[in-house]
Amino acid sequence: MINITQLEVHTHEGRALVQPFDFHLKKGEIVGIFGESGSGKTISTQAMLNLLPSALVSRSIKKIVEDRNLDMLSPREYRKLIGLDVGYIPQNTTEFLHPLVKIKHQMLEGYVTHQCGTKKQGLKRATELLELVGLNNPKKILNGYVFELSGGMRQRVNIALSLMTKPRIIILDEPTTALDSITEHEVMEFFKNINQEEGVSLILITHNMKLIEKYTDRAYVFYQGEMVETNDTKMLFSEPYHPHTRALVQVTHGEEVR
Ligand SMILES: Nc1ncnc2c1ncn2[C@@H]1O[C@H](COP(=O)(O)OP(=O)(O)OP(=O)(O)O)[C@@H](O)[C@H]1O
Repeated sequence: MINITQLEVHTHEGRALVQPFDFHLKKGEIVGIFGESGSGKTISTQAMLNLLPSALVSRSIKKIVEDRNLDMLSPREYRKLIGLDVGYIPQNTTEFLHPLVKIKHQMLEGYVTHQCGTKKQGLKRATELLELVGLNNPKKILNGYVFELSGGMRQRVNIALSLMTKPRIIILDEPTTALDSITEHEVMEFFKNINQEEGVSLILITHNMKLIEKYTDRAYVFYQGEMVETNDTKMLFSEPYHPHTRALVQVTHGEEVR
């Protein structure tokens, strides 16, 4: 589904932020991207999908998403591929939703643009998804604005929004940092279900090793702008190779770090 070789990120001035690394994601897999704050998880994932902010640049030898070379697509083909097949649940739920546009228009936008169905069908799907993520007055939410929602509700709306186009890959960037009423466990179980029932692949970006251990099949460990280790999650925890990973595993398992 995703196959990337030697991806690196730097500033326009040439300051390296992420050293070259390889990444792949298979159908139905849950892959973790682990690292402490500032280690490069978010910008690496954004770079994989050409979603970096304009201040940053990436380079790679190969960037294949769903059998397409991302760098060879026209803007229209790119929007179709990324807009339709990839759902992104951002870290910052406040900035992601537009403050001045009604929630329903935001939820319908991608659905209608990518011709997933009519406006009426889109509204039906939006209503169902808002209910699915545990919001009990979907009509009111659809007709309201983001400022009327709490942090937890915004996160639920983001989750519903990311599912509107039935994506095949979902990226969860620290899905549990901005939450109040919604718990870590709830979010992860919800996506685990979607993964198992619909074969959707997940990329989980987190600084919580416990989430990595419990939910992922494979993981990548980032440390100070470098991908220092990758392995099947079981192996990563039973035989960590890099000293940083070893220390993390010990801390996660409540052992003393030597
Ligand atoms: N627009 C930008 N311009 C310059 N540097 C940036 C920019 N965005 C991020 N960086 C730098 O890139 C590095 C990696 O940032 P990134 O957001 O990927 O970290 P992260 O591992 O996701 O951390 P966190 O969990 O805190 O979000 C950091 O040193 C950060 O300061």
